[in-house]
Amino acid sequence: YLVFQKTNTNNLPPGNMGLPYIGESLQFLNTGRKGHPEKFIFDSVAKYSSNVFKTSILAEPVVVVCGATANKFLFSNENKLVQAWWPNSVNKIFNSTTQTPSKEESKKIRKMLPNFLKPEALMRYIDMMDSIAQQHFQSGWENKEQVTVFPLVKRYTFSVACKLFLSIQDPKHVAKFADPFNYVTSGIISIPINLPGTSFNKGIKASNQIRKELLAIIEQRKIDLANKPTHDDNHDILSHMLVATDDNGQHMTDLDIADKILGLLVAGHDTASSAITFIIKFLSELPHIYNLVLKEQMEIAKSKKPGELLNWDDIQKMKYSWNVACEVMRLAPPVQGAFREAINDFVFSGFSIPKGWKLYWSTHSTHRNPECFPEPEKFDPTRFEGTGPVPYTFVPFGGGSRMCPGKEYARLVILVFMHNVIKRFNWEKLLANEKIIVDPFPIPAKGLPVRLIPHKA
Ligand code: HEM
Repeated sequence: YLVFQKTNTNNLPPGNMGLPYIGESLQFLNTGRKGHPEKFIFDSVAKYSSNVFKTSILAEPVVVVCGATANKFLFSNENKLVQAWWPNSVNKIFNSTTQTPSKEESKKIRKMLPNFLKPEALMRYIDMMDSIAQQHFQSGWENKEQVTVFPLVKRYTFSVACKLFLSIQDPKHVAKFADPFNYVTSGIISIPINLPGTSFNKGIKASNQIRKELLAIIEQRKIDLANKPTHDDNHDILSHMLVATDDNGQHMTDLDIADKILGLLVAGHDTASSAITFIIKFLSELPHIYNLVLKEQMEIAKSKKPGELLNWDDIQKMKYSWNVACEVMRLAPPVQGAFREAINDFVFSGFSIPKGWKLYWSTHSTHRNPECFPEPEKFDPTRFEGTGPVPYTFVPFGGGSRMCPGKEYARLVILVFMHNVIKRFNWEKLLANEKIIVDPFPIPAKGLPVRLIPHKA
């Protein structure tokens, strides 16, 4: 027994715990802010000649695990060996009642979301997404020579989320509500030091402002529900949350609902905006791919009657476009990776992982690995044809029981946008080598300004 204990503690993965408290957080965050979030991980893998290494980030001991085997191990041991864990910065920004463990939080939201986010439910919203996209293009793109893509795309994804989650569609209300979200995003993965001026501090302030606005919306909705129980808005996520009960028959509190919707609005619009912005970027760099997407989308556009909105069948025809979107998310994954917590001592890949330590899996560790994707730097949407990539190698949405519940929603928002942009325009980047910043989602530093070239009538 003693021998086992000794081996156990001696057998931690190789790695460097860095400075007290700060650990290697700065290396971890700064490579992202410099546009190469994978660098810290790839450098460490090379330095220790190991796909598993220990470090300390965001004030926690963390074991970073790389590769398809590691992904499979984490994704299939959910609630057996590992469980949900988010850094303190995430918990403080998203939970006003910080005492609830994230596992319980995640279960609650997991139970509620499928009703909304399953394909059968989302089918009903495709025409609504298309009509929001059309208004968006009329007001933000048409008759403009140049646009800055990222802020515009954010306006589109945020408008869709506001309509679907909260039935808010007045553009003025949407715009006012959108501003503080920019601060929440960079506060999410930050060093949790709450001093004036830090990203974390700005994130907390912004999240409080949004929560206040959400509480006002909830209050109003309760009044509306009492007055008009059969109103149209009763189909949105807010109404579902107001009537949902847990196993003990308890309703969610208003604050709980505000927290959940805040989380969904961030998870649901910043990630998709990053993906769409990179789709626009790659398509401007790859004219042959642009032409193939154009062909697919124009066939769909031509099959529609004037004024007819997109429907589920049209989305199913967008196969090549989705392969392009997947290839973009392979090379520029919106989410860099996610954390877990070891709920028991266990051994992975010959190394001991102590109970309570955190683990981190990274999308890049497989997405850019030549063993998983030959010639990984090459943009090639045909990788997704046929049976597609080997399981656990293409993981922009994670995997297993914690796979992103918004995956199908994201697919629809992205495809509806691709249809609307490509049937109107071609475009050229205005900056040749625009820097990329990852904080925590990747975006071009200047928002991707492009010159628009409308198709000839
Ligand atoms: C391109 C868009 C998106 C990408 C790449 C993405 C990716 C991810 C990833 C990698 C995770 C973490 C999985 C893990 O912990 O292992 C996640 C979790 C999550 N996503 Fe998404 N996501 C996207 C869009 C959305 C949308 C549109 C929604 C909501 C409508 C959403 C809601 C969530 C939620 C609630 C979780 C937490 C699930 C849990 O803790 O069990 N995501 N997403």
